[in-house]
Amino acid sequence: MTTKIIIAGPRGKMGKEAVQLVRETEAFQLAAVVDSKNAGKIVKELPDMPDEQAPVFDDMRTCLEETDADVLIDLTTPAAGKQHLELALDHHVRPVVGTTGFSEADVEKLREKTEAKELGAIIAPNFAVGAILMMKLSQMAARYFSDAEIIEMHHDNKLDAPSGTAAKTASLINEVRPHKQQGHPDEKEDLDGARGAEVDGLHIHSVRLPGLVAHQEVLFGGAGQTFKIRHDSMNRQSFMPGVKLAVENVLHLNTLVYGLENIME
Ligand SMILES: NC(=O)C1=CN([C@@H]2O[C@H](COP(=O)(O)OP(=O)(O)OC[C@H]3O[C@@H](n4cnc5c(N)ncnc54)[C@H](O)[C@@H]3O)[C@@H](O)[C@H]2O)C=CC1
Ligand SMILES: O=C(O)C1=N[C@H](C(=O)O)C[C@H](O)C1
Repeated sequence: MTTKIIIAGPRGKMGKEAVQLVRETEAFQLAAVVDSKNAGKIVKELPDMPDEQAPVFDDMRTCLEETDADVLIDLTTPAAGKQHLELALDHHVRPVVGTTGFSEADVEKLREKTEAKELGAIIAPNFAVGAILMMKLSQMAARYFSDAEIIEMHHDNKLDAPSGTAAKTASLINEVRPHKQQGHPDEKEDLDGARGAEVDGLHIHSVRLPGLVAHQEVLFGGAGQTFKIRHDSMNRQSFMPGVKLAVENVLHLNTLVYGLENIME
């Protein structure tokens, strides 16, 4: 069976790789793309795009109304991604969302919607297998080290901070440790933000620099020792096996899955 796919954000850094992935995968077919402009063209008329005939839309609702599709892959911006996901569910198209910047409240609202419609959806803050392992191992380590700080490092075109991966890592760690306000009880910031952002007592530091792609360290500290888990994505191809896995799995789901670790064997 062929899976018919819409890609939102096809000219972006991730979107380009996703177009390539769909073309290379025999069981996948590119049904349409949703770009922020270029409506009425076909994919091959967009700059640096392969010889692909699928139509380009600049409006998700129109695309969903006019396209026979099974899955939407969204790789856009936090604001657009939230709208696209809801519209896809309304049109019975299963979303695979790589776009980050979703709050826990957003995720819960979307979970309710998928359950009401009995339709699968996947929100994956990170598609790279190494990043999933970093998150899972961090949760395991937090059982033994209750003090942790997250340092995420990304390219300077990133819109959201902290990264979706850092937010998800913090929530996985906080699931297994008792509430802990880290640092000295009397500590005070002489410069706002010096201690980073805080999620339930755990601190996240966001670095943005040209030259970086996507990197994260999770530092644990205990009496007389520290322990560090680090993951580096050197390029966006690192995310594509996870995108493929998510598309294959979302077809068999009837609720929202938040995080690829929930569908990895
Ligand atoms: N889950 C994961 O493993 C990964 C997630 N990401 C996330 O994916 C998203 C995209 O990242 P990049 O490709 O690096 O960004 P990018 O800035 O290179 O691409 C975003 C694309 O979305 C398009 N876009 C914006 N609004 C749109 C709309 N309303 N409709 C259609 N297209 C629209 C832009 O024109 C642009 O081409 C970000 O949220 C990022 O955090 C990035 C890498 C890995
Ligand atoms: O914007 C990016 O580049 C990335 N975004 C995701 C995130 O926010 O965690 C995944 C990865 O870190 C790359």
